[in-house]
Amino acid sequence: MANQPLPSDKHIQRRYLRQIQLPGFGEAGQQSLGEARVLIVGLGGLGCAVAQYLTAAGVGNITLLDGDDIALSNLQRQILFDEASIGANKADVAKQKLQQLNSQVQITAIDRHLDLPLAETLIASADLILDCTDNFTTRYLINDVAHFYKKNWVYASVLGFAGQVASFNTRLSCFRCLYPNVSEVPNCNQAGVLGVLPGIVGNLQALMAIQMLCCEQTCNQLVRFSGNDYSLQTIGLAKSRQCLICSGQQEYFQLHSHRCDESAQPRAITASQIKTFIEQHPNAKLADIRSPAEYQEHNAGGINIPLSDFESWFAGQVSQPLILLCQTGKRCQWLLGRLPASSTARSPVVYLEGGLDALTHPTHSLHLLKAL
Ligand SMILES: Nc1ncnc2c1ncn2[C@@H]1O[C@H](COP(=O)(O)OP(=O)(O)OP(=O)(O)O)[C@@H](O)[C@H]1O
Repeated sequence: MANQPLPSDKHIQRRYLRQIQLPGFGEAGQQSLGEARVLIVGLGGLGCAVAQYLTAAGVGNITLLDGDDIALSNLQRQILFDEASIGANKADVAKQKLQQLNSQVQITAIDRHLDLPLAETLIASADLILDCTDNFTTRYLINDVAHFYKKNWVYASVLGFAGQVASFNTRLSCFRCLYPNVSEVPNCNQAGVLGVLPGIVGNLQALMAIQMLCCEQTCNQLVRFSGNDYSLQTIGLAKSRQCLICSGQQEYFQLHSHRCDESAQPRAITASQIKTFIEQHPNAKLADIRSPAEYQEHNAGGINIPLSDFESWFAGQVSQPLILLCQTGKRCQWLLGRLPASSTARSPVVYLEGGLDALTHPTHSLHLLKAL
């Protein structure tokens, strides 16, 4: 869409007039939508409804993520697709359709399923995340990474004749406070669904998203809809003291480290061992694996290779001693457990135990690291 002329203020006014004229929404609301970056995970029944309304409403930047192809049995509810699109990727086709609806929205389609490295990159750069998937593994992943990056997100699900939607400001409560430990429940594939249900629930999800982008006080509510008696029930959500994530007992990279190689022994050095390590390995480099925003705010020098980029960066490096650094040491410990033992055999790769937090007092260590 790079060659699209920018719309004039008058065009924006005309296009979105019916919502701009709403008391409490106005031009400020429209501007908030136009500046927003939204990530939609899953382009099934819910995602198709959500994506259409957010595109029509003028959300400025939308990323669509789904690694699945369109099947005949999807057409009954996934209303962005038609018979000609069977076999094509859902995110790609959705992008084409949505772009016809609103050419001014920047839409990116990604033909992949959300996993940990992708979540870190996409969630860190989104203002709001919409979970339109059909599984708890992805919901917990979105929740935990969104909590870490302090991002708001909206969950929705549909089963049979019932559906629910919840909005989370992860500073106040999160999905694990609501559902601490759910193994998978049946999806549409197994339990069946009336096509209109994801349409209704997806529209509620789009409504919540628009309100969260325009005014945050609508957060932390769960809305349940019954397609049997048409009732809606709204429940306020609060933080649970037992929540693994909100209580700080666990961080996202510990909870989602399925690829972790348990046999690899992470090697740590303490702040007081830095000097010796550098004397033994004078060509050692310091790699800070925190996000670019954390690095810019405060760092101990070295190079910034964010966690999500580290493995591909590391694969392209000639072997060299490395000291990994993050805020508390936990991310480094997790990352080192993932690196194959063979890749760290020739040159040591260690991490600083306690991370930057451990360097506040031994200023001499900080000075040594800055010199690397
Ligand atoms: N981790 C993930 N990342 C991106 N998309 C996902 C992820 N997990 C699930 N999805 C997508 O969420 C969508 C859920 O859609 P929906 O519940 O309507 O069912 P479906 O999987 O398309 O079809 P059916 O259940 O009939 O086989 C699917 O398109 C699926 O590919």
